[in-house]
Amino acid sequence: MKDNRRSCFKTARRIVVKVGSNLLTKDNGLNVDFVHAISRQICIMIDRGLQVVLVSSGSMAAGLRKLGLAKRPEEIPKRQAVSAVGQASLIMEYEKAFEACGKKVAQVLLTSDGLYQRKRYLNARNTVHTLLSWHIVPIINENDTVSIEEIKFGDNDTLSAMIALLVNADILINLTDIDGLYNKDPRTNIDAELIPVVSTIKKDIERYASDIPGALGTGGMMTKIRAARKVNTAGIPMIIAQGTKPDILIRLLEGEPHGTYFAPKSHKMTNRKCWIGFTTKPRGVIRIDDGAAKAITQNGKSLLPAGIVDVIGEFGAGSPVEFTNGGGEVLGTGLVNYSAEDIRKIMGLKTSEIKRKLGEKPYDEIIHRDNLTVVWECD
Ligand SMILES: Nc1ncnc2c1ncn2[C@@H]1O[C@H](COP(=O)(O)OP(=O)(O)O)[C@@H](O)[C@H]1O
Ligand SMILES: N[C@@H](CCC(=O)OP(=O)(O)O)C(=O)O
Repeated sequence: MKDNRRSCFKTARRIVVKVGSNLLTKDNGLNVDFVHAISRQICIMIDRGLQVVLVSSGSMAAGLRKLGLAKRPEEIPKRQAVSAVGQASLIMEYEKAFEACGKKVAQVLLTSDGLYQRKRYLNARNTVHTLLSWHIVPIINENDTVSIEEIKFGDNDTLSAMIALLVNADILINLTDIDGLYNKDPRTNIDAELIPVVSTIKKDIERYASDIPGALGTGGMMTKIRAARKVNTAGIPMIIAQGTKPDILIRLLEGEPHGTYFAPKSHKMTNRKCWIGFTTKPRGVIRIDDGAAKAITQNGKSLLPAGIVDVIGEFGAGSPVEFTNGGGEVLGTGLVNYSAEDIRKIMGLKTSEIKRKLGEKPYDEIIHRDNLTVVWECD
């Protein structure tokens, strides 16, 4: 088991901390004590020379309290209105808490379409880097007030993974109301055991997790594992730990083995490859045969027409597209050189036959290896 978290923390410079709704909620309102406790710990981290980006849920919890509502409204506009009210209270509380240790904060609200396009992605990255260089703590949440289905991250575990990739973090710490990943859902299995280290996220690990969240969370353990898989593939470690443990961030920083540590792949991916693999919104699916799957996932090859067996959806050249194996498992994402219509005409053919079929051959590859990110290796 590769538990090298001690050395990770020793060399870390930039850390993303995510705190979930269950931690930020008390008596159906905002847990002000927790906001202050976590802010104080982040201040200590900054004073020790680290850059910290905070991804904080809790706008809904704070909004409910402010409006005197007992539970989340059913209707989407009302929920969005509650979040709008709550986000203001949440950030005000953080501002007070960080002010107490002499730090400034900035509110960054994102929707996923703000990161899909490369230009907007780079713009978001520059803003966060500027805040960090000014020693200001960026506090990031999904912009729930304007988020409709198509532009939603959906949960802040996913958002925190994208932020860790965006800022090229050294570690992602996901603080929640449980002390890590168990081998079964601990709510329904009293014999569930904590897993201290996950070296590689395989199918069995996903099976441990339930996608049913706690009372106020979104996505449960499942979205946390998917977030870990994204960042680990890109070379970033992730820890899931219980946020209510006193001074948990500082103890982690000092190398104490709390929670579950998800070990990263040994190589760091380039920022562009991370963006292709984990942030773009795929416009379609290309199904490939076993030979192509192996060539791409194990030998770092490009995707050629010969290995393609099916194309699903309509997309233009340059679009992000997922590629799957015969069983439909997503192996990765890449930017295609040809439209769906053209790929259908040339799939299964040799590269030398492209010109005869299409009348031109601008590229040999359907997806060049430089424009392709493998997220799941074939066995
Ligand atoms: N295998 C598992 N190990 C640990 N927790 C699990 C597992 N499966 C489901 N859970 C549940 O996931 C919950 C955390 O997810 P969630 O409610 O979304 O938290 P947050 O609001 O912090 O994002 C825990 O309270 C726990 O009950
Ligand atoms: N953006 C929402 C949080 C959504 C979410 O993912 O919550 P959680 O699973 O608790 O991290 C809010 O601020 O209430």
